[in-house]
Order: sequence, then C-alpha cells, then structure tokens
Amino acid sequence: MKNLETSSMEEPEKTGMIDTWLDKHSSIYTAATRHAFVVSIRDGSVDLSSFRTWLGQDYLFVRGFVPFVANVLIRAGKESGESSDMEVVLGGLASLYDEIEWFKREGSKWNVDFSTIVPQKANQEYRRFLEALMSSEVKYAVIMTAFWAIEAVYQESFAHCLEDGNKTPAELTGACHRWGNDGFKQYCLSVKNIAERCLENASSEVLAEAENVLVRVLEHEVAFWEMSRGGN
Ligand SMILES: Cc1ncc(CNC=O)c(N)n1
Repeated sequence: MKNLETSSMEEPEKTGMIDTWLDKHSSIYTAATRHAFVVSIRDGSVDLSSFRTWLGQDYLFVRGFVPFVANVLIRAGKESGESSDMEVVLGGLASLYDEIEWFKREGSKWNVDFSTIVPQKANQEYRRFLEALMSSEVKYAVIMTAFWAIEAVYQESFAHCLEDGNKTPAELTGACHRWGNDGFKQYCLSVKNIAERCLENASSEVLAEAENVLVRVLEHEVAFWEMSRGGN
C-alpha cells in the first residue's frame, strides 16, 4: 500500500520511463542493488579486505565523479529550462565535499592509504564511461538519467543494509548511512523526477540512448562491486 502520509518535503512518486525500463531490465537492476558484496555487509559476513578495497577504489571513483556532477550542474543551468534543477544538482555536488572528507577519515580508520591506490580495471572503465557522457553531444535527458542511476544504485544498496533484520557490523553502518539515509533517498527522487520530466519530451532516439545508458550504468555498478569483492 502506498504511504499517504507524504510530508511536504517529499516529492510524489510517478510511474514513468525509468520505472518502465527498470521493470524491463529488472535482472541487471537487482544484480546492481542486491550484489553479493552488499548482501555480505547486510548479513555481517563481509570480508574486511573487500571492504578496504571498495573504500580505496570508491574514493578514486568519487574524485572522478565530482567533475561529472559539475558537468551536470553546468547543463542544469544552461539546458534545463527549469531553474530548480540547478539547486538539486548543486546540493548533490556540495555533499560530495563532505563525502570526500568522510572517505579520508574512513581511510585512516581502516589503514587504507589513498595516495598509493591504483584504479583497477572496472574503476577505469567506469570513469572512462563518465567522461564520454560529459561530451556536449550527449543530451541533457541522457546525462540526467545516468546521474540518477549512479546515485540510486548506492541509495538502494546501502538502504538495504539498514533495513529490518540486518546484521550490518557497527563499524560499517557509517558507510550505509551515508547513502542509505532518507535525505539521500529524497535527493535521488528529485533527480529521478528531473530525468523523467526531460524524458517526457524526448525523441525516440534520445529515449533509446537514455535506456542504453541506464543499462550500462547498472553494468558498471555490478562490475564495481565485483572488483571490490575480488579484493586487492
Ligand atoms: C561506484 C559508485 N557509484 C555510485 C556512487 C554514489 N555516488 C556518489 O558517491 C559511488 N560513490 N560509487
């Protein structure tokens, strides 16, 4: 049943293109949001060397994600036609500053020296994909769909580690709260609504490209979890 007690801060959920695509590609979506690595955090069986690998690699990823979000921000100012888009993206960009600081604290807590970490193949490939999306040829609706998917995978994954019945180790709940909290969920919903609005007016060509980019984000996320689970 739908929760009718939606506060004024929350945005209503609509069924649009993205949900249609998630239904169509539900197996890769589930693979990205319920990956064995994430499930192992939730059930407490996580191998700490995998967690350390994830931490170091994700720190590098996030440093590459900052210019990507900055690119989305510039486009939100120029191409969106809706002034509130900029605030949503700016909020996301601002929280990446705190996130980088959090990674640094977490790095010292787990003895992960970021200065010596080399990006693994899945990380390099994901970052190369983000760089390609920053091309001015890529339509606003497409980059916004990608942006939503990147954020939503982490939101869904880490929220799962905090749901009822979890055995998430106390020292890992910080990571889970970072992406699994309600504010981040609402922010993802705002980004989703922007993407949906753009997709409503998109040509069939742009729709096909957005669907493809969505699936490719999910594939990169799965490969990123796989890399983390593999250790080193
Ligand atoms: C590989 C990956 N995907 C998504 C996120 C979440 N966005 C920003 O933190 C992330 N940190 N890492």
